[in-house]
Amino acid sequence: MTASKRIVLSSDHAAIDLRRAVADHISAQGWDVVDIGPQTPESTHYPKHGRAAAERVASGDCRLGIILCGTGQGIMMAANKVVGIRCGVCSDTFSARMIRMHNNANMLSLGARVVGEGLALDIVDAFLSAEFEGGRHATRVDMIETPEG
Ligand SMILES: O=C(CO)[C@H](O)[C@H](O)COP(=O)(O)O
Repeated sequence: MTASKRIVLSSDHAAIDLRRAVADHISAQGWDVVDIGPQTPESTHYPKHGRAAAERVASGDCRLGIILCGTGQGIMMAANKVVGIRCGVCSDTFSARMIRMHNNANMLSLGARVVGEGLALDIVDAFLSAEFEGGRHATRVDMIETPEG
């Protein structure tokens, strides 16, 4: 399996079912899914799960990541604290395409209490099938990574 199809998934307790649906969906498309849990439904703390997934991406172990919590917001905030991570919450397919095409996002966040499974899987497909356009967008993404530049 090539590293380019390796993707990490993580969530908190609010999104375990949707995370598993995403895992099944993208596994069937040939993605090498690294599902780092949690596997049991006890209440847990989204920052540690967001950070753990982000570290897999930042280290290069996984090319992309999908993280989920109730709203997608808290786990996204935690992931974006890791250097090199660009993660956006999406509740629509247009935004999911654009965070790849313009922002070179390497992680997608979903809110399991916001979007239903059908829409969530469409959002995932939009994210995974889009490519970064580079050009003027690369200049701007570089400015995110080095704000003083
Ligand atoms: O969306 C979230 C963070 O942004 C969490 O999933 C949510 O806050 C968890 O809430 P609860 O502990 O009441 O299940």
